Amino acid sequence: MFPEMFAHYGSMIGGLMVLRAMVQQYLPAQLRNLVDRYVHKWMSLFDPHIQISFPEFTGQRMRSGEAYTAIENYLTKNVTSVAKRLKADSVKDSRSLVLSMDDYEEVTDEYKGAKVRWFLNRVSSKSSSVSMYGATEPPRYYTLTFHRKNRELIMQSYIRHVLTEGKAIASKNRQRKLYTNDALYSRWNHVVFEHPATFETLAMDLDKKREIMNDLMKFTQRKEYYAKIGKAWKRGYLLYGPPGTGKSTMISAMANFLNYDVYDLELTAVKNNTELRRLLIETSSKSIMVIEDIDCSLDLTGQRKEGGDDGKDKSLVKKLTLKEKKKSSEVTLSGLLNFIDGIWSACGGERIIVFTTNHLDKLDPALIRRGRMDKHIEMSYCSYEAFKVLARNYLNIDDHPLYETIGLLFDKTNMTPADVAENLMPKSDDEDVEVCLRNLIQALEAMKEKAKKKAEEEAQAKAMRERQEKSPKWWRMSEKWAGSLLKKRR
Ligand SMILES: Nc1ncnc2c1ncn2[C@@H]1O[C@H](COP(=O)(O)OP(=O)(O)OP(=O)(O)O)[C@@H](O)[C@H]1O
Ligand SMILES: [Mg+2]
Repeated sequence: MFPEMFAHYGSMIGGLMVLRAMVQQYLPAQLRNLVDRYVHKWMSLFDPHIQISFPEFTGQRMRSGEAYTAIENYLTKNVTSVAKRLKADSVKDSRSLVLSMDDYEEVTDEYKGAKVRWFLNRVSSKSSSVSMYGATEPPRYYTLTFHRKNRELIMQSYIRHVLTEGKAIASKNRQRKLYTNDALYSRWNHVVFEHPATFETLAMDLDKKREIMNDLMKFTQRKEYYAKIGKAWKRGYLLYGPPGTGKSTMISAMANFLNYDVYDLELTAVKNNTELRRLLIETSSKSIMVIEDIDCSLDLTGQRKEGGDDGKDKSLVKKLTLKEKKKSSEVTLSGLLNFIDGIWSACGGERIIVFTTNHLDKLDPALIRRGRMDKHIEMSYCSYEAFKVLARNYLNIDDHPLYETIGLLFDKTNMTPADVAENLMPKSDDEDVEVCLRNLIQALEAMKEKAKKKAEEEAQAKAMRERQEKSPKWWRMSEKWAGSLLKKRR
């Protein structure tokens, strides 16, 4: 019974809606409102259907409607195949066309036996509210129409299903972005994030890598847990280690693994805490906030101010000259800690914060305590295991007769993965796998030799110091005097 009724009413109401849209285009405003009112009255008199609108833009700042975008994705995937008029919206990854429903097009969907209709409409171009949007074209809105007997099913279950599926499609398809903050206007600029690093290509201890991947995965699945304990859904990672050990590469691998955007925050370009706060609020969820070389970004090593706010005032006592103070950014440790503690991240949902440093010992312990930086990850020199990953990346090999020699050398040297990678990279077309591996062996042996020499020199210097400490005072004095006399003569 219902489908026929639906079809009957559908054609009638659909006809009225199209008539209304057409009439709105040509009639003067007063007449348009009148016609609109009567058409609406007629429709509600005969129509057993309920209608819900989902506008393209919402709120005072006319932000893109979250529900609208999710519906668009859902319809594009699920019912666009039955639509007769499509529009090619954009080009994804510069490769494929993304097709979606065209304006004033209608499609039907079915959910647990209930039929619904989706109609894509535009706000009347002559309506005064259009100018508010600042767009050249009037904004669109979807209307969902369904029979009132399915009210509960649609409102409580179908809409949720559409939004969830639409959001999942969006997160799978979206192009990820790398944001950087602009010093002049203090806002985010972005480019498409296309860093190829993955955990597979990351050279590091296998167990450690697996542990980090599990940690990240667990974090993304713990929405309810964070809500239950009343904490912002965020996790802080501190990556530390010498230059060239893969800290920045690890961040890209994390972003690719989680499908997150990256916000690379340059703290020295932020003038004050107000700007910092604004930047942080403007970041979206499902993102990694990166603050590289934290020890160089701010003087984070200073002591806290005494007293005031029972020690909660974490302003930094910077040990800078007046001139330096003026020049430096006013962003304080207090501003940063507030953010890390969740005040600002609470408004953005699921986020990861990564700090990197070459000098763990230079950081204020308050900044890196667990809870702020939940996981400390040491990125260190290349091991034999890590070398094998790099050899696979750069030379496409899993084994070689020279591996044994290389393995022994890695036990006795501290070479960074960046240097290993540099040695493995063929410098010309005629450099084959063997040449590259021999280059690496040569570099490792030179490094081993250098380290041996340095150790010998240090041992000599130590022995001399000990000998001096053991000798009587008059002897040390005369040795010092002879040394200075020799210097003068030279
Ligand atoms: N663990 C690693 N796995 C794979 N490649 C690596 C690794 N470490 C370094 N590399 C290579 O070396 C280059 C430099 O590494 P990266 O920039 O990640 O080092 P970093 O630890 O961030 O150094 P810095 O402290 O100077 O910022 C990378 O582009 C990458 O090619
Ligand atoms: Mg780096």
